[in-house]
Amino acid sequence: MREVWTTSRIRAAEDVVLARTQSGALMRRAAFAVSVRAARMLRERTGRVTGRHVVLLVGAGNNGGDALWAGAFLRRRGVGVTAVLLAPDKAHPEGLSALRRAGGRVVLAQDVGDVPAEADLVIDGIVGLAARGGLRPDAAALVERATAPILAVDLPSGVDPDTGAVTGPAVTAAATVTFGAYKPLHVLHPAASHCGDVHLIDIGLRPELGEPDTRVLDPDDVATRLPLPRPADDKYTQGVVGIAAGGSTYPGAAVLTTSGAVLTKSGMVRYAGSAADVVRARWPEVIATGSLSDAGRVQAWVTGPGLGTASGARETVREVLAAGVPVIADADAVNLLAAHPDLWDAREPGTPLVLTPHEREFARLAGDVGHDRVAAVTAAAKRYNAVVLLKGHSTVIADPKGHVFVHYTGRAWPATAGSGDVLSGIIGALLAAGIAPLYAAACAAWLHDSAATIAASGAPVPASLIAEAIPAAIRGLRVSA
Ligand SMILES: NC(=O)C1=CN([C@@H]2O[C@H](COP(=O)(O)OP(=O)(O)OC[C@H]3O[C@@H](n4cnc5c(N)ncnc54)[C@H](OP(=O)(O)O)[C@@H]3O)[C@@H](O)[C@H]2O)[C@@H](O)CC1
Ligand SMILES: Nc1ncnc2c1ncn2[C@@H]1O[C@H](COP(=O)(O)OP(=O)(O)O)[C@@H](O)[C@H]1O
Ligand SMILES: [K+]
Repeated sequence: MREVWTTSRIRAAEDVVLARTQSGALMRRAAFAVSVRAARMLRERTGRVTGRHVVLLVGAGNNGGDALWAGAFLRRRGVGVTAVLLAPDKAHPEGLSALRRAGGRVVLAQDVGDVPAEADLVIDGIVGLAARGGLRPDAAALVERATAPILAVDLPSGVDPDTGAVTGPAVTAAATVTFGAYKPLHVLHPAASHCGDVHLIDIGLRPELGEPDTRVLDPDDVATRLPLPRPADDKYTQGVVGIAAGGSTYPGAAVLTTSGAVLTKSGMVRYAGSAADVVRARWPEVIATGSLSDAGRVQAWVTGPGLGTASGARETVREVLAAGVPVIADADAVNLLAAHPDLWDAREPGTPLVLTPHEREFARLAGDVGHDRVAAVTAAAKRYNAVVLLKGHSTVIADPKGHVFVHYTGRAWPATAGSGDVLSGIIGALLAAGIAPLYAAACAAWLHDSAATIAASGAPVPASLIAEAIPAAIRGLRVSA
């Protein structure tokens, strides 16, 4: 499991560690790691290290200090180093003298000429944890002139460390070396796509950090939670999934949602609704009925995709919420809950609920997401006493206690019509298997994305093929676990 802390928590831990370490030791450790990564990038990209030229972009604080020290270490390996100072009066004094002692060149940003364009590698030490807003114009102009790959120190300058928002010019790095802990920007869209490969360097903060603010599941975490049939199981004991989705207008949504559930786990899937014939034709193993009252017992309900918002749909959502089993409410079920607050009263107290809006559905339910997706989703989860999964290039999942998972892979294959329906079915299957709602939603996001990647294999595919790749995604997880 990858763990993520906000900048205030990281600073607090840094203060504790700084108080018991020799002055400057932490920075030199961080900077040495940057120099090692820089040398590796030079070798990989140009064939050698000695004789190559690195340009440091140096801002007003310790992030610039890291870059200056890294430059000093690179000088010792025979690399030509030029530091470009954006704030000469505030450049880290020890870092600056270390670089000068090692024979590095120092120029002011206004005198920089062609220096950035001549580099084999650029190290971005403009701003780190203290970053606010996009790059300022002088820094942005400098970054624009750099044609070589950029190695970001701690984070690509210009992005917001805690929200991952990019509201102005920002560095796009080939790689990032970060210290002590992952920060939210490393896993949140759009900042995450500015980072390149992220390398975490241990500087001894972990014992002081406490519980993480956000978590990211690894394949192993998903693999150990996925339900597989055990010797004593039969079709009922694994948790029966109920699908109350789609209808005569959108029968495809019924099929796609059912596909997600059928292909995620063994056991039984029931369908209730006016697309019963279409569902039965595609999945003969599904027990399909025309109405909820005929559906029989289930251990979790999936509702919403393709349901519409007419009065019949409202009744379906009401009945499902009252059924006393975990519910995943997607798409039109979210819209109905937003438009008819009385529907919340139908919910059997204490039964788990997972809401899976995309941004527009989220806005209808809880207001604009804004720049801080984690804060918005966490607040909605508390307000509705539900697990909320906000879809998108980074999927954010929160529970009412403030536990947060983020799923980010940098791939966008799931962005196709109907793929959210498949996701709902996967979540329903995991809920019915008894997996805790937060984990059911987070594991489902992972599995869905993995299935999309396998199905796509480099070319766009529709949602039905994403569903068909679910078994391959599960097999892949089990092999890697
Ligand atoms: N503490 C430790 O032990 C360790 C710390 N470490 C390192 O320290 C880093 C944090 O350093 P930090 O706190 O000195 O601030 P930092 O991020 O360098 O900002 C400097 C100044 O930039 C400015 N600025 C703000 N926004 C801007 C923008 N958009 N565009 C341009 N400029 C902008 C603003 O100054 P202003 O101009 O507003 O006065 C701000 O004060 C951390 O990320 C890690 O790399 C490591 O060595 C490990 C050990
Ligand atoms: N740019 C993107 N990158 C990665 N995943 C995306 C992107 N856009 C959407 N997705 C994912 O695709 C799915 C789309 O769901 P949704 O918007 O409900 O579509 P639909 O209603 O057509 O099924 C979600 O799982 C979402 O997280
Ligand atoms: K930086």
